[in-house]
Amino acid sequence: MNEKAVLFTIFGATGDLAKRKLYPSLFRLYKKGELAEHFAVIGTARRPWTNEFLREVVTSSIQDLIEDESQAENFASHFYYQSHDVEDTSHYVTLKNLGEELKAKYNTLGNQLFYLAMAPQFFGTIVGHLRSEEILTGEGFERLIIEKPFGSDYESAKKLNDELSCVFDEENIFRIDHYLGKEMIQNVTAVRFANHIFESIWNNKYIDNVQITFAESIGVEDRGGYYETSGALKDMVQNHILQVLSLLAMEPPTTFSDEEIRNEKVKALKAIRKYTEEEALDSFIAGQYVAGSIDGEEFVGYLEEPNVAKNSRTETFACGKFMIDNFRWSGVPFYVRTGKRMVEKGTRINVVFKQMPVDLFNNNQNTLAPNILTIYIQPTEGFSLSVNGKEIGQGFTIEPIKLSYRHNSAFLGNSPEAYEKLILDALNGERTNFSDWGEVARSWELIDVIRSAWDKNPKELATYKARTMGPKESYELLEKDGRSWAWKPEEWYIERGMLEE
Ligand SMILES: NC(=O)C1=CN([C@@H]2O[C@H](COP(=O)(O)OP(=O)(O)OC[C@H]3O[C@@H](n4cnc5c(N)ncnc54)[C@H](OP(=O)(O)O)[C@@H]3O)[C@@H](O)[C@H]2O)C=CC1
Ligand SMILES: O=C1O[C@H](COP(=O)(O)O)[C@@H](O)[C@H](O)[C@H]1O
Repeated sequence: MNEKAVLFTIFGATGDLAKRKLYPSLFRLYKKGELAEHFAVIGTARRPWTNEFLREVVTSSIQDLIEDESQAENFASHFYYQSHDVEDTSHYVTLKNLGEELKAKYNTLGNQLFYLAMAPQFFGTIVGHLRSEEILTGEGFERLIIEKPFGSDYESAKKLNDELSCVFDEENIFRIDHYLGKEMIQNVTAVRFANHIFESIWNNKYIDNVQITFAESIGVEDRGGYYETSGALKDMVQNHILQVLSLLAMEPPTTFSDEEIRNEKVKALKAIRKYTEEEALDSFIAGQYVAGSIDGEEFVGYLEEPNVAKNSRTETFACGKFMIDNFRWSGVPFYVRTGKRMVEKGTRINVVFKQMPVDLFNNNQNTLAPNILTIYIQPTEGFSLSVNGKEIGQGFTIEPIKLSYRHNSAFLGNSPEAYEKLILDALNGERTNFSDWGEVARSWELIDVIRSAWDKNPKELATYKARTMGPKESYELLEKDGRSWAWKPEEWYIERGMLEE
C-alpha cells in the first residue's frame, strides 16, 4: 500500500459535512492503509473546541465503521483542533505554527490539502490568507478541495474562480461534485467506451431521446435557509445533472486521461443549445411540492417547512429539455428532471432507442416498445436493457423483456463512498472526477438563462403532491414531443401492490 504523507486542514471542521462525510471517509482511507502514520488533520472553525473534543466528535462520527477500538483511537489521535475565525489574520499565524509542528511530527513532506467545508463567501478570504501568511510554502503538493455551490450564477462563479486562481493553479483546485464519485456515474464511461454494442449506436441515428431522473424522497429537511437561495435548478441541474449529461454526450477521449476527458466534456457542454429566454420558458418547468401522503404517512408542503418563506417561489422540482447541436446529437432531446419529495429516492438514466422502421408484427401500427438502456445510479446500481421477444405460447405476440443486472449498493461492503474516492483522487492529483472551470462556467451560462426567464415571467409555479413523481406539466413537456417518461411512477405503486398491473 502506498501510504500518503499529507497534512489536511479542514476549514469548517465543526460543521455537518465534516462530521457526516469527511471524517468517515478519512477513516475508511485509514482502514485501507492509504493513510497511516504520516498524516495529520487540523480541524478549524470558530467554536472553542479542544483537540480532545474534536477527537471525540471524530470518533462518534465513525462509530458505524469501527471494528477495532485501538485502530479508531490511533486514527483520532492524528486530529488537532484550532479555534479560528477565517476573517482574523492573526489566527493564520497560529495555524501556520501548528502546521509546521505537525509536518515535523508526522513527516508529511510538506504536502498539504486544504478542504474548504464552509460557505463559499469565505473561500476568497481563506486562500488569500494561505498565501499572504505563507502557509503555502511550495515544498510539497498544495491542493485545494472546495465544495459546491460554486457561485450562484456565472458572474459570481467567475469572481470566485478569479480569487482562487490568483493563489492556486487550476490543476491544484479540486471542485467537488460528489456525483462524480459515485460508482455508477463512473461506470457511464465504461458502458459507453467498453461496449461496442452501445458506442456504435450512441448517436442520433439510433437514439431517440435520453432521460435523466434524479428523484429524492426527502424534503428540504433542515436546509431551508440554503435551499431558499438555491432551488432545484441550481442545487442539482447546474452541477450534478449537467455533469452526468456531459459524460453521456461527450465524444470518446483519445486516451482515458483526466485532461482528455475534461476537454471532451467541455466540448459537449459547449454544444448544448443556449436557449433564448422564450425558449427556456417553453423547455423548462419549475415545480413546488404541496402536502401529500403515501402509505398513510403525511408530508407537509414546502411552504410549511422550517426556514422557508410562506410565499416562497423556490422550485423544489425542475424539469426540462436540453438540445445538443452537434453531429452526434442533433435532434435528440435530453430530458432531465429532479425534485425533492418525489415518490422514491432514485437516480437513473434511460437511453431510449428509436422505433424499428417497420413493425412487422402488428400491421405496422408501431406498437413495439422501444429498446431502453437504463443505468441505475442509486439506491440500486446496475443496468437493464429492455428488448422485444416473442411471448411464449401460441400466436405471435411481441412483449418487452428486461435483461437486468441490479444490486443494492448497500450490499457492496467494500464499495468506497463517493467522498472517500474523491479525497483519494485529490491526494493522488487525479482530477477526472472533479469539475473544471470550463465545465462550471458553461453550466452557469446555460442555467442563468433559465433562471432569468423564470424570474422575469413569474407565473404560477407548477405544484405536485409530496411523494409523487412531479407536476403534470413535466409529463406534458414530453407529450408535446410525442414522447413519455420511461420511468413511470406507476411502477412504484405496482411493485408495492398498490395498483393493478
Ligand atoms: N452538508 C452537506 O451534506 C453538504 C454541504 N455542502 C457544502 O459544504 C459547505 C459546508 O456545509 P455544512 O457543513 O453543511 O455547513 P455547516 O453550516 O454545518 O458548517 C459550516 C462550518 O463553517 C464554520 N464557520 C462559519 N463561519 C466561520 C468563520 N467566520 N470562521 C471559521 N469558521 C466558520 C462553522 O463553524 P463555527 O460555527 O464553529 O465557526 C462550521 O464548521 C457548504 O458550502 C455547503 O454548501 C455541499 C454538499 C453537501
Ligand atoms: O448536492 C446535493 O445532493 C443531495 C443529493 O445527493 P445524494 O448523493 O444523496 O443523491 C441533495 O439532497 C442536496 O439537496 C444537494 O445539495
